[in-house]
Amino acid sequence: MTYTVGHYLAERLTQIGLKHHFAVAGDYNLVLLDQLIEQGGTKQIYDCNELNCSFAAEGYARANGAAAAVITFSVGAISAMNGLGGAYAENLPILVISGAPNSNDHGSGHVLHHTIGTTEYSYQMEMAKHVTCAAESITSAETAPAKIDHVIRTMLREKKPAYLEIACNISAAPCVRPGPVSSLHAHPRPDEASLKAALDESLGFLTKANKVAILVGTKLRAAEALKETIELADKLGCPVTVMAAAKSYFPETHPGFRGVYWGDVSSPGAQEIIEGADAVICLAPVWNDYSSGGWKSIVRGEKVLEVDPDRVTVNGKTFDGFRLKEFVKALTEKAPKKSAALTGAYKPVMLPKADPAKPLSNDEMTRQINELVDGNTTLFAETGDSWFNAVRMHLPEGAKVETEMQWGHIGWSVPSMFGNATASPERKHVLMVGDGSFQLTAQEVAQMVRYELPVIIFLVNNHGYVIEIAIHDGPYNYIQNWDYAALMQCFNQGVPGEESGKYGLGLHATTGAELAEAIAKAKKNTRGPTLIECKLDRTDCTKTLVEWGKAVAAANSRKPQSV
Ligand SMILES: C/C(NCc1cnc(C)nc1N)=C(/S)[C@H](O)COP(=O)(O)OP(=O)(O)O
Repeated sequence: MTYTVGHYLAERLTQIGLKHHFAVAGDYNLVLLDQLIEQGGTKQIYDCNELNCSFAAEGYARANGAAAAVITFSVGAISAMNGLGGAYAENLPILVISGAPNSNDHGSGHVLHHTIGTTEYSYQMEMAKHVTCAAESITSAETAPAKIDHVIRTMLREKKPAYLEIACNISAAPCVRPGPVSSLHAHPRPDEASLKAALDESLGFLTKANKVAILVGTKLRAAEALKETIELADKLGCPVTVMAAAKSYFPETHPGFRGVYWGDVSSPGAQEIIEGADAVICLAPVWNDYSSGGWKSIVRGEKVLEVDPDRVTVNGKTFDGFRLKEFVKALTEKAPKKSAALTGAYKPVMLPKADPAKPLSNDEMTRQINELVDGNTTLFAETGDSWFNAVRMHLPEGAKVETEMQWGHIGWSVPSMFGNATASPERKHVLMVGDGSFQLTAQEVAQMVRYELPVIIFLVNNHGYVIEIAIHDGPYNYIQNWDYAALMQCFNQGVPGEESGKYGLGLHATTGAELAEAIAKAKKNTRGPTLIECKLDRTDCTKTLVEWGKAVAAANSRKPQSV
């Protein structure tokens, strides 16, 4: 068998730990898809469309560390751009690979199908460059290895997405074989002088402080320092809170854990700890309009030691040339005990059990879902009140929560969980998604039926865009109602003559008792997804959503600055 450009790419993807890649066929990528199958290192998983394909890769990367999606030129790739944007916003290294025009067509004056009808095809690469850390176009086998290695090495180092387009007549062209994967993982050595200076300044800052606290931020997982943060918290003995987008990045069973800090909508006690501290170690925070509650709560300034993925800022000075993980490890070695702010015990909010015969409430639904979450569960929370329901849950050791609080593309969670469950079949997957979000990517549930993924989907049917209603209401926030549970019947058709792809289960829950019964059935459905349609009153949402929504609406409606 001739070793080809496609085999080289497939071998590199296998070497960096992928066991699957996602794809939607198109005539520009069919030969490439053959090469990936032929090399056999990663299983080819199909999606209903390229938006879902790119989000499935994003979800796979959340579990696996990296991922790849293969789509066709222009009509496929431009849909996948949304997944690239989301992966960029959420710091996830996915590689989107687009089939591309025949290398002979460039400069030929040919008008090609699937393009915008011009004779120039570089617009796609130009678009991709804005939402990736590296982007390359392969039109010859000779340059393919260097370009493939460049995009993979960069995405792994930056924890950002990358883009590759391969001319359809080059995928099967003969190619040299790759060397060891270690060259793709190399990180620059830390600058010792800068690291020491940052450490000395930070130790001086902490030694003078009395009430010290840690705030775990959005990018800490991408900085690969979750374990190191636990060690720092153990050494300092101080309280630890997490930002909403970092929920589950720090174990909630740890003696220092004190809830979620989200300004005025923080967990009980968390706001007092952070805003009452005289030294806050902020680890990889992202302060945007949502995380700051409409710019009202940003933890920054002279009482803050801010540790970003590649920079430390403290006492009015800033230091770089090392990675967050290296700094946190060095700080832990010399950090003093600072437990003055750790008072009392953490009291998670316990929701009372509702009367099972009463109409289902948001609180009762959240309580029952929280009970379902164990140490082997990955809980996906879609944009909407699902965020606030996930944030108020209390997690057992090992539970993970996945959100997309920076990009916030509604519907992301369905394909992303599909990808995550594909990457981590040993874990249990639970999704909370609103009816509005679900309508954007619902068809990907059919792929969960096809691949027999035993995930549980809580479809929150509250008849509209409730988070938008809280921010700014209007006729545009109301949607067509579906019988969401009935979709499973539609998706269960399977493949004629084949046994697989028929085990989706759709259930309705209008009371606490019906929800409990549905969850019991979902636990027994091991050969396919279970979608439980939870009927809630439109006004039944978390108080935190309403309060936060008002703050965000106020931020959105700021008057233009008068010049
Ligand atoms: C319409 C929109 N955001 C605007 C929006 C529109 N289009 C895309 C792709 N992404 C977005 N975030 C949002 S958050 C809806 O409230 C989601 O509704 P739903 O899923 O039903 O959840 P809630 O009822 O809990 O709000």
